[in-house]
Amino acid sequence: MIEINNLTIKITETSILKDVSLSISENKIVGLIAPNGTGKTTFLKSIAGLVSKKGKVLLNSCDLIENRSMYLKQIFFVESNENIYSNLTAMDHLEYIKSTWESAVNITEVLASLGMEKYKAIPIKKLSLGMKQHVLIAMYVVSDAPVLLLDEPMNGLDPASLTIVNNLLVELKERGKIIIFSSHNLSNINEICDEFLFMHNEKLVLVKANTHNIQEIYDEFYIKGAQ
Ligand SMILES: Nc1ncnc2c1ncn2[C@@H]1O[C@H](COP(=O)(O)OP(=O)(O)OP(=O)(O)O)[C@@H](O)[C@H]1O
Repeated sequence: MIEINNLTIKITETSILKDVSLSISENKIVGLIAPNGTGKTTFLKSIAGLVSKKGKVLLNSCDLIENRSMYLKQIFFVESNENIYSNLTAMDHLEYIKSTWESAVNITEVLASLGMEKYKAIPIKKLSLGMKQHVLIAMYVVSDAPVLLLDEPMNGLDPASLTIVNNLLVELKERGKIIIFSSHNLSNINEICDEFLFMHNEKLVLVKANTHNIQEIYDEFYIKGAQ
């Protein structure tokens, strides 16, 4: 369970969230939606303890300040594939994560599920954008962390890879994870998410999928609302 209590985030003069409280339970894929520059990345970074905030975020009742190592072990977040080590290989990254997160996930199976066997031993700097994105997603799967925060994970994926990654996320959800991912692809969010999390007017609005039309809410908040 993620419990967010009175969360306020401000970067220099930019107010991202003001006094937001909500909770997200296990077995959920949540799509984080907002126009460019609203603060999706900043919000994900704040849960990961990478930007300063007011208020509390609890992961399975664990607080970052009170028990930092336990909190961080419950979460996996890498902002983008630009944040992985260019001289190391996919295998290096996956072995490091398996050991740090004390995960029982089988790396060979993850490599196979994402079709990465051929380039698992090549330095990241020699990989294409889509291949690097596969490495990043494999890192999330191998971490086996209960809370997975992904910032635009589908960027650079071809349609076949998108289907594979969608299926992987659904499989992870069925193993009890909470997955929050930001995306501008509303149809993909609509396809795999259980809940939509809109950032609007410095608040987070959580909407259950299948009860509302995602495009209508988007238009209401960001198109009509901006006129
Ligand atoms: N390090 C920083 N210093 C100052 N301002 C920042 C910093 N990082 C982000 N911001 C500002 O915070 C706001 C939110 O940025 P953020 O990257 O979180 O938005 P986003 O919703 O993820 O955008 P996008 O969809 O374009 O990726 C923007 O106004 C941005 O300029």
